[in-house]
Amino acid sequence: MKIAALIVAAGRGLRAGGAQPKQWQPLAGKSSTFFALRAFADHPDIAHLVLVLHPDDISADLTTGLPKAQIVAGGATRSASVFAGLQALDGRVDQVLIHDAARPCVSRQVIDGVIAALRETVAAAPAVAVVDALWRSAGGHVAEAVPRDGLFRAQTPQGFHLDAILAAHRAHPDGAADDVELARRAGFDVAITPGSEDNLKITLRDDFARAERILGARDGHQTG
Ligand SMILES: Nc1ccn([C@@H]2O[C@H](COP(=O)(O)OP(=O)(O)OP(=O)(O)O)[C@@H](O)[C@H]2O)c(=O)n1
Ligand SMILES: C[C@](O)(CO)[C@H](O)COP(=O)(O)O
Repeated sequence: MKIAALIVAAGRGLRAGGAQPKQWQPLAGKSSTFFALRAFADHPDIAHLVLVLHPDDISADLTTGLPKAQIVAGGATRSASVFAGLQALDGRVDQVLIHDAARPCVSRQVIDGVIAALRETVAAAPAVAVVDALWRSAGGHVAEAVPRDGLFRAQTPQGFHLDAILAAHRAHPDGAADDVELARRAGFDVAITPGSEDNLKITLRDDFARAERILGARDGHQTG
């Protein structure tokens, strides 16, 4: 089985704000994209890496020192960016792990969980069970409690047999919030694998500090 990682980094990061898109802003001395790429580049089971970039950000320097990596231009939506990367992989690998460049703290354990599940099933993705009580609000007040049973928070990398996820994208060119949703629309069953609280997506301003704390604690453990 040949496995590729497809890292999407072509968004503009409007919710996080800042002088440049969130995936290029300084994070623990590097960038979120650097840490996301490193997690897969260092993984012995990953044979190929595709980094999907906004056309304004394309620079060959980004993959210097990463012989397995290839750069592809992204699209106007996350789904369009993923589809561009998938097309570049067509016929080259059997399975693909699709990951947000905005999730810099993904661990080897989370990646391994998805890879292991793909030996048994066509699609698998990490998630974390919702443990907090959930409320629906109305005008700033609690309108009702929402049952949390069976609810999960979706994460990446979302893993697929390449033929299946390519077929799902071709059948649903309108896209979806993520690839699990597209795969399900195309009729594929998706297994849930263990996610991690640390595998946050940098979405808002405060997420940078949280990601730096997680990366700092991890590097401290690795060198100490
Ligand atoms: N056209 C797009 C939109 C998103 N992404 C990528 O998809 C991941 C998750 O998307 P999200 O967090 O929504 O990123 P943005 O679209 O950049 O954020 P925002 O919605 O706040 O603008 C990010 O790594 C982002 O770079 C992408 O490659 N191409
Ligand atoms: C793919 C994803 O990261 C799963 O949590 C998510 O769908 C990305 O986009 P969002 O706009 O923040 O929901």
